[in-house]
Amino acid sequence: MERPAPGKVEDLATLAKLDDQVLLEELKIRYSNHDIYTYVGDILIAVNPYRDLGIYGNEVSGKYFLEKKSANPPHIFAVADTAYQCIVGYGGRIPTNQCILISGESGAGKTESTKLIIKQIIDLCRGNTQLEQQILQVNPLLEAFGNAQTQMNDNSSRFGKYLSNGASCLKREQRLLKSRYEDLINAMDLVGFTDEEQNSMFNIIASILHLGNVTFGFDDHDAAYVQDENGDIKIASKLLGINCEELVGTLTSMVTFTAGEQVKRNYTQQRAEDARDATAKAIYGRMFGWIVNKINQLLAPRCVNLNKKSEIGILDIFGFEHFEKNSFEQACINLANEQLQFFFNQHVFKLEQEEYIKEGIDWNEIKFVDNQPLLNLFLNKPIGVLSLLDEESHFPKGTDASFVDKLNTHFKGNSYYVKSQQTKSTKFTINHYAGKVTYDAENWLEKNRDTLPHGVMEMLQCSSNDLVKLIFRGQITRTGTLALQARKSSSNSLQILMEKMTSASPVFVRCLKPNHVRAPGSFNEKYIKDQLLYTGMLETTKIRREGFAVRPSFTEFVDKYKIILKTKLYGDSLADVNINDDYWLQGRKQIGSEN
Ligand SMILES: Nc1ncnc2c1ncn2[C@@H]1O[C@H](COP(=O)(O)OP(=O)(O)OP(=O)(O)O)[C@@H](O)[C@H]1O
Repeated sequence: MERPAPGKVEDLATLAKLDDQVLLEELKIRYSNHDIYTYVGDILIAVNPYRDLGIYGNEVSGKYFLEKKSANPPHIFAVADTAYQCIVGYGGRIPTNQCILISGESGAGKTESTKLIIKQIIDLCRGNTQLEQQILQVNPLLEAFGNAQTQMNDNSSRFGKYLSNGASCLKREQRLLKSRYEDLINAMDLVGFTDEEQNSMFNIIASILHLGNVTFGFDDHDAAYVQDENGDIKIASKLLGINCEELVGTLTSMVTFTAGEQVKRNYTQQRAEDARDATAKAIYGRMFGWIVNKINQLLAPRCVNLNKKSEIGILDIFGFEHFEKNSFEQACINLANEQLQFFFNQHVFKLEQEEYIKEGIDWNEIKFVDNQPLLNLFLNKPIGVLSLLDEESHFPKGTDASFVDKLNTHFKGNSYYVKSQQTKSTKFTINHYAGKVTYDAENWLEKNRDTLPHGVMEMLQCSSNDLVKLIFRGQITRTGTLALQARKSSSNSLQILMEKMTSASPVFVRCLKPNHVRAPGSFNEKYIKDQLLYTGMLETTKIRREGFAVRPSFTEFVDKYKIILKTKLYGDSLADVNINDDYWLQGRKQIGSEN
C-alpha cells in the first residue's frame, strides 16, 4: 500500500515507521493545514491553534453522533462520542465505565478540551434539562475562582478537576472583565448559589484584596505594627466579621501560655507579612474548597442506585510548568504531571508489552523513556526530595540551603538530578520527561509547613460572617506537632493517654520515619501531661476518661515512629496538640525530662 501524502495520515499508528521525527513532521504539516487533531491509536493529539477555527459548531458536533471513529476526521468530539458509545453499550458492546485523561503542558488546551468533551457528551445525551445547563456552568464558575493568569496561560488552572496584571490589565480589559463577571453571576445563579451565599463570597474576596493591601512598619524593638493609611485592615476585618483589634493583634503577635501564664511575643515585620499572606491564602483556599463541595452537593443526582452508577471520568489538571523562576508550586505541579505520564506509560507501553509476552505474540520491543526513576527521586522514603523536605521542615535548624545541601549529597550521581554550579546556591535542576527545569528552593520549607499563624483559626471561627465561620468550623484550633518517641516499656501509659485524648474522634495520625526522632527517650503519662500543661493545652482540654476506641495500629505507631497527632479535644472544634519541636525542646529543659 502506498504511503499517504505527508499530513494526510489521520492515525499515525498506521504508519510503518513512527518515530519522534516523523510524528513531529506530520503534526507540523497537519497544523499548517488547520488540522489540529491527529490520532495515534486510541490517543488523540491536539495542537492548540490559539484562534477560533470554527470547528465546534452544531454542524460539526452532529457529525460525531454515534459514528465510527474512522467515519470523520480526528476531532475532540470523537473522543466524547467513543466514550459515550462505550458507556451506554452502543452497537452490542458491553457497557463499561470510561476515563478520559487529558495531559499536556500549561496552555496546551486541556481545559478547553475538557469543556468541549463535556459539551459533546451533554449533546449526545440530548441534554436540555436544568441539570445539563448547570453542569455547563460549573466550568466558568470554577475557572473564576480556581484559575489565574501565569506566564504560560492567561487562564491557567490552579487546581485539578476530575468530575466527582494588576491595574493596567484591569483598565485594558474592563469590558471583558465586566462580561466575565456577569457570566459568573449567571453561573452561580444557575448552579444554585443563593444571593446570601454569593454576597458572602464577594465579601470574602474583597476582604482578601484589602488584607493584601495591609502593610507593616517596625518599632525600635523590631516589633511589627500595622500601617493603615487607607483603612484596609478595618475594612478587611469588617468584611470578615471579626474584631479589628483582634485581627491586628493576630497578624503582629503571638500569645501563648507558659506554665499557665499568658506570654505575648511580637512579630518582626517579615513575620507579620508572612502571617498576613498565610491568612489570606487560608481564607481563599477554604472558600474554594467550600465552592467545590457546594457544587457537588447542588448537582448530585437525587436518586441514583450507586451500585449501578456508570461513569465517564475526565481528568484535567494543571499542565507541566517551566518558568524563568520555578518554585515549590511548579515542583508539585510537575510531579503530578510526571505521575500522569507514568500512568500513561504503564497503559500504553508497559502493560501492552507484558500482554504480548504473555500471549507469545511476536513483537519488536517499543523503546520508551520510563520515568519511574524520577518518581523515585521525588517520592522515595526516607531518601526522596519530598521526604527530605518534610524532614528539614520539622528540623528547628533546617533552612532552604540545608535542604538543598542534603539533596546535593543524596542525589550525587543521579542522572535525573543536577547540582547547581554555583556554591551556596539554593537552586537545583531536574530532568523531567518534558524537559529540564531549574528550581529555586527559596522559601520551600515555609511553603511546605504551610502553617497558619497562631490564633488565626480561633479568630475566624468566631466570625459573624456565616460563610467565614462555616469554612473554618470543625477545624484545627491549634497548630503544631506532638513529637514523641516511646520505648516499649513506657508505651502503655502513653498509649492510654493518647487514646483518651483521641477518644472523642481521632482525626488523623501521621507517622514519619523513625530517623526523624532525634532524642531517644521514654515518656509516661505525667510527662505528656506536663507537656500539655506547659503549652497551655490542658487548661482547655477535657480528656474523656472512658469510652475510647482502641486504634489497632496505634501501638505500632508509638513504638516505632515519631507521631504527629491531630486530635479532637473539645466540643466540635478539632485541635492539634500544640507541642512543636521548639516547645518540646524548651519543655524538656524547663520541666526536666526523663531522657
Ligand atoms: N481548541 C482550541 N481552539 C482555540 N483556542 C484554544 C483551543 N484550546 C485552547 N485554546 C486557547 O488556549 C488557551 C489556553 O488553553 P487552556 O486554558 O485550555 O490550557 P490548559 O492546558 O488547560 O492550561 P493550564 O495547564 O495552564 O491550565 C485558551 O484560553 C484559549 O485561548
